Amino acid sequence: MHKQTIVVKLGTSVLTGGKTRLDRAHMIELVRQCARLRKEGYRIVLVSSGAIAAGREHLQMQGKPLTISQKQMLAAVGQSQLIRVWESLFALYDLHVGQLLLTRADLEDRERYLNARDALHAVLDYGIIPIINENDAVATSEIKVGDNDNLSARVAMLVDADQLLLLTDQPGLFTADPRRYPDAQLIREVKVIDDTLRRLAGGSVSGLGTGGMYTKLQSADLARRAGIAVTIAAGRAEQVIERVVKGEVVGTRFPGLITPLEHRKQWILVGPPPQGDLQLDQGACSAVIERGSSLLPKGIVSVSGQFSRGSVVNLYNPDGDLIARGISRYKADDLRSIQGHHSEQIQNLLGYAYGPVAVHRDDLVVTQLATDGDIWK
Ligand SMILES: Nc1ncnc2c1ncn2[C@@H]1O[C@H](COP(=O)(O)OP(=O)(O)O)[C@@H](O)[C@H]1O
Ligand SMILES: N[C@@H](CCC(=O)OP(=O)(O)O)C(=O)O
Repeated sequence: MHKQTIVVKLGTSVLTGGKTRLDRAHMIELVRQCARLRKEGYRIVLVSSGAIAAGREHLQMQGKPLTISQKQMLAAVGQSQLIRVWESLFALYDLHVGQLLLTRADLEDRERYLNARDALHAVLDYGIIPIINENDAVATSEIKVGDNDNLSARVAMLVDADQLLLLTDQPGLFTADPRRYPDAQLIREVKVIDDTLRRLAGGSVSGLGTGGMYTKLQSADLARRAGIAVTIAAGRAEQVIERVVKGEVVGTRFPGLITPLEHRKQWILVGPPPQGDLQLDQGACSAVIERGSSLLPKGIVSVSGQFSRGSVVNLYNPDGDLIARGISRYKADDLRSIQGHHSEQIQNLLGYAYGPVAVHRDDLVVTQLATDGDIWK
């Protein structure tokens, strides 16, 4: 029986120390920590950025890559350099690594998702350290997860991780970007991820990383709903991985929800992209958010997009804020015909009915309020 499964995401900022080349001296520090935990029986999964940085280093390219094709080329060159460095460092501890390069399409399609999950579990079962990155060389913007923060949350869900560590160049999440506001305070624990918090989290200004704290919050939001504890901390802090894993309070911690979303609902959040939007009236919003009800056609004000029955759709309140995501029991045109009507009229209006609800509670995830209550169920 293995101990906890830990996913460690290493940003470009950690792997380069803000320079234009991989910082091998620091990488070996990280490897040493992972190796010790591995020997103690923990399962370790690395999500490693740094392919583009490694490509720049290898080709001695001055200036930042600007075009997508330049980045693809650098990732193609750099990924093999990066994995070679990891491989040689882990080999010092008699550990093998296995490379998995993923794109959004691998995670959205149910069959490919299950394939990726099986591959990861097989690698872990052999005691090998999976090292994951986005397949930047082939992934254009439409098929990219886009940043390794979000990718790492999905990976953590795939492997049923206990903890996700987002290691970066700051000691954690601050009340404002500390690069610009030196007085900003470190936030020690986050229990609620709401719009106020999202506003504190800025993008990446270093030009090296992708997404900054904003994407780290998105990642934490997803992972904690799956019951995974998330920590944002400095990748250069002494023994950071081991200290976090052993329960020391380092950086910013987001406890996993006590009642995690079941796998089906996790899938609604990270699976297929939404195919349409439903605008709800205030009564329907309250019913969905506060009372945990299904969405009835009566509460739908408008329907946009063309989607079939069984598609994922976004639900918006009258202010235009996203409040939930769920699977529609009716196709778009049917919803347009029955919106604003009582459920008893569905049969008359359509000539058939698939039940009284537009989106059933079991197929619906409330996204607006991140609380520790049962609101997610
Ligand atoms: N509220 C905040 N707290 C901490 N860092 C922030 C905040 N808002 C924006 N940032 C920026 O996020 C950066 C880290 O993200 P990023 O550059 O993408 O690094 P990584 O390569 O580790 O993913 C920091 O260098 C910092 O400038
Ligand atoms: N996949 C890219 C990194 C993308 C990314 O999210 O970067 P970062 O914000 O540094 O974690 C690469 O390997 O260069």
